[in-house]
This record gives sequence, structure tokens and C-alpha cells, in this order.
Amino acid sequence: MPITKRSTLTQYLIEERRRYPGADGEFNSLVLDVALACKAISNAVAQGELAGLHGDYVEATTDTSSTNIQGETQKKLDVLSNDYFIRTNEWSGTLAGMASEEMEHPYQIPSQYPRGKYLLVFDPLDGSSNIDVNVSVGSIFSILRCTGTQNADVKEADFLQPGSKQVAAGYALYGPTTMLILTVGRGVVGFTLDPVLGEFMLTHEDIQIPADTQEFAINASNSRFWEPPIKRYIAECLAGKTGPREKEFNMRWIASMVAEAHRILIRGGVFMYPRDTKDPSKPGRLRLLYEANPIGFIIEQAGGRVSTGHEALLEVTPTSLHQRIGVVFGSANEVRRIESYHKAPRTEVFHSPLFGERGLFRE
Ligand SMILES: O=P(O)(O)OC[C@H]1O[C@](O)(COP(=O)(O)O)[C@@H](O)[C@@H]1O
Ligand SMILES: [Mg+2]
Ligand SMILES: [Mg+2]
Repeated sequence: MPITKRSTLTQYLIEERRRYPGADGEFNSLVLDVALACKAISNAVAQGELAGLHGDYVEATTDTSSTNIQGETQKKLDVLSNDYFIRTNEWSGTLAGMASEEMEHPYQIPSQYPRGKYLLVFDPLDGSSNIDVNVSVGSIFSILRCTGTQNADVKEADFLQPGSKQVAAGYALYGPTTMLILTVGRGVVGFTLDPVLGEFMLTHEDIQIPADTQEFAINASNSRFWEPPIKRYIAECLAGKTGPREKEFNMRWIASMVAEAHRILIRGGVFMYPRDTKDPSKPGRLRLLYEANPIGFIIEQAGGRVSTGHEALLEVTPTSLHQRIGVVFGSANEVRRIESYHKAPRTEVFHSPLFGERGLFRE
């Protein structure tokens, strides 16, 4: 396809601004800086071990692997990706501050740079346990308005806004092709990185998630810790044609939430990392501010649905920067069904042999 037939990300943002004149140049500049970080990360991910970028990040001072605030071992690419996000975004005057999975506290814009009105929250590399095995990973970002005092240092409280307040959200997926998915609250669009031009080209307009699906994604090794509504839902899917759903289901688990979200965006499906009883100090696996909220915003903008199972995820007011939460998202009818199971009295639980005394997923 000749390039004149396709918009670059820059052209797309300019045209959006013409159509909706309320948007300002600062916002466009911020999105382009995020896109630049994603291009740099895409390049580093593609270089992989050629550039010595696989494996754990080792602290030079202690010569040991480092862990982030989540207690998770940081990969070299986690640290590098975080750095790329900071360096490409701190200088422009669009941001009041940043927060990341890899930083315990909010990042203050250095005093030599002007401060702006937006907050950038990101998971610089999602699915990073997949890096060394060469499976798709991605970066997730969320843009919020800073409501705190202008030009003052940002505080954790400034970031604790419900997902419904996001100005924009997106992710980059470093797969067979590198893609950037973006919502500014008016639907969802997708760009594919042309590696020769170094430009994100608009390839997916108005992405819509099918309302129905026969594909689900969940880490079944946690099944004994699930709450009854999730056990019921999975048991019914696994029972296939002979169960209450009377149809066959397919299962996928990539262990990169961003890659699962992308599959669901393109062909439908439902993803669950629900609240469970595995570790009472962790109400869920995924982080609300920089994983669940941006992906949830994108999914809802594409006609899908996101929930904690118990309540509307995008309405949850966060209580801390690195808060974890149970997440269910994807094809709207399927998510609604799972929500209804959370409301149903326990007696309605489907009695599958899989969850019986000697079943595979014992209760
Ligand atoms: O190890 P599990 O249970 O499969 O969990 C995988 C989940 O953890 C995550 O990798 C967390 O993301 P990070 O790599 O950013 O820590 C999700 O992307 C994914 O869904
Ligand atoms: Mg992540
Ligand atoms: Mg991460």
C-alpha cells in the first residue's frame, strides 16, 4: 500500500485535533513522546540477546538481581524500558509527573524542565517473564489530568483517580509486528510500526470487540484459589456442548496480559485474573493504575466490557499507586454473564465433576 493512503500517528493526531478542536498540542506531543519510547523499546526487544538484553537486571553496587516494589525480579529490559519512558517524556513540559510499575514513588519532573498538566502512568514492559523465551511483550500507558497544585511536586494522591477519568490510554505490543493501540475516549485505533520508515501507520480503524465469544483466558493453576462464581463459569465452559452452555470453548494463556488484550481486541474472548484466596495480602494479580485501568478503558471503548467481577472496574477509586485488583474483561455478553454469577446466590453453582471431591479443579 502506498504510504499516501495511510496516516502516520502524527497525521492521525493532527486530524483528530482538527475534528475536535478542544484537544491541545500538548496532548499530541505527549502521545508522540510515548510512541517514541515504544519505538525504542521495540528496537531493544528485537535486539534481545544480540545486545545482551536478556536475563535479570543486576545491581552494579551489590552484584545481585534487583526487585521492584512488587517484590518481583526485574529484567534488564524492565529497567531499560522504564528508563526510555522517563527520558522521552520528562523534558517536554506536558507532564506534571509520572508513575510506573518499576518505581516505588511518583517520578518528579527534574527542575531544569517545565512542568505540564498531565500525569503519565505506565507498565514499561508487561509480560516480562516472557522476554527470555521470546514471546510477545508490551508497554501499557494511561494519561490522566493532574488536579494537584500547578508546578508543585506530584503526590501519590494525584494519581489515585478512577479509570473513568483517563484522558487517553494505550499499549504497544512487541510481537511479530510492533503495534500501538490508542484510545482518546472516541473509539480505538491501531497503528503498525513500519520498521523502514520508523513510523506508526494507521492500520486498524474503529476496532470493535465481538459481543460473544467461545474463547477464554485464565491461569488455571490458580483454580483452587478461585471464588465460586469463577469456578462455576470455567466449569461451564469446560463442560462444552454437554454442559449448560451447550457449546465448545477454547482456552489460551500467554502470560502477557497485553498480548491477551490484543487477541481479544482483534477476535473477541474473555480474560480473567480474578480476585482469589491465594495470598490475602494481594486482592488479585494485576495492578489497577497501569494495567487494569488502561486496558479496561481500551476494551470498553472498543465495545467490550471490564469488571472486577463484583463491580465496574473503571469506577474503582484507587487507594495506592501499586494497588492490585481482580480483573475480568473482553466480549461484553460473556463479561456480563460472569458479573451475573457474582450476584447469583451460591446455590446456583454448576456442579461439574471437574470441581467435585476427586475432580481436576477440587473445591
Ligand atoms: O504468572 P502468571 O500468573 O501467568 O501471570 C501473568 C500475568 O502477570 C503479568 O505478566 C504481569 O505483568 P508484568 O510483567 O508487568 O509484571 C501479566 O501480564 C500477566 O497476565
Ligand atoms: Mg504488567
Ligand atoms: Mg511490567
